[in-house]
Amino acid sequence: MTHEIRAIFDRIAPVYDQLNDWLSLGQHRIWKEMAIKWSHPQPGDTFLDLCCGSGDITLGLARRVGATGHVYGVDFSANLLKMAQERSQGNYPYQSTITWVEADVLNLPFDSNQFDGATMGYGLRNVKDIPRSLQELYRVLKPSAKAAILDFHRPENQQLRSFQQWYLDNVVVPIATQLGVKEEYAYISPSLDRFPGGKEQVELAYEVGFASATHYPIANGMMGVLVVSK
Ligand SMILES: C/C(=C\Cc1cc(O)c2ccccc2c1O)CCC[C@H](C)CCC[C@H](C)CCCC(C)C
Ligand SMILES: C[S@@+](CC[C@H](N)C(=O)[O-])C[C@H]1O[C@@H](n2cnc3c(N)ncnc32)[C@H](O)[C@@H]1O
Repeated sequence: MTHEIRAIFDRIAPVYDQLNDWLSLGQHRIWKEMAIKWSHPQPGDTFLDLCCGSGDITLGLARRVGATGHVYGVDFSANLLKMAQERSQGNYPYQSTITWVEADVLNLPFDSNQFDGATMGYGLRNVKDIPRSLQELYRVLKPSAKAAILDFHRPENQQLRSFQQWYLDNVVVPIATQLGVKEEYAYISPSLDRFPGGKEQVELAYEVGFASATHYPIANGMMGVLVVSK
């Protein structure tokens, strides 16, 4: 499964940012800013952005920790990471404050208790072992540090659930098809079916040892941000 997921994101890398803007009507930037805000980055902090992709959240964190802070963007898609690196090059202060790391978030190349905070945007739903991913996140956070985990999920409201599926079937996949990535975007629907809802995400967070865990539904309940603290 790991290779399949990595291959999906390596293939969609050239159109990823554009499709996110088109398909969310630009809203994904707001949803990501919410996750950044709720992770409470402070000037001088050392932060971690897991499953960083093309770096939207990583760059937002770098703006907040400033030139005295540092952000590590971690992803196993070489193609998306290359896009992230290209976006940050030449843009002060990103060069000095961001390190891009090609790695599997299920086996982070960092010592324990390293980070003042972390984010994970649309990544948890794509890993093959959710509890393992939460365990690794817990391990590398400093005591009392927070993390904000943003992702889609199936809304509890049946009408919204139907709208979400209609939108995926009649907007997302047809537009992705025009750009030659139909199968890659068709993957979203089954990934949602197997992804836990907010209540279960909170339970999983407590099971790996987080001291607090709260799930905040956003985008009319079609997305959510799980905020945890160690
Ligand atoms: C940034 C967004 C999605 C990231 C994303 C996550 C994945 O797991 C993928 C898997 C495979 C291919 C691509 C992705 C991927 O891009 C959110 C914006 C893009 C969404 C595809 C748009 C879907 C939005 C909601 C279902 C409905 C919003 C309706 C509203 C009227 C905008
Ligand atoms: C939908 S993208 C999200 C990218 C970015 N966070 C954003 O908000 O746009 C999911 C990302 O998770 C990465 N990913 C999935 N599983 C991973 C894993 N086990 N280790 C590292 N990266 C992973 C993919 O390569 C992809 O870049």
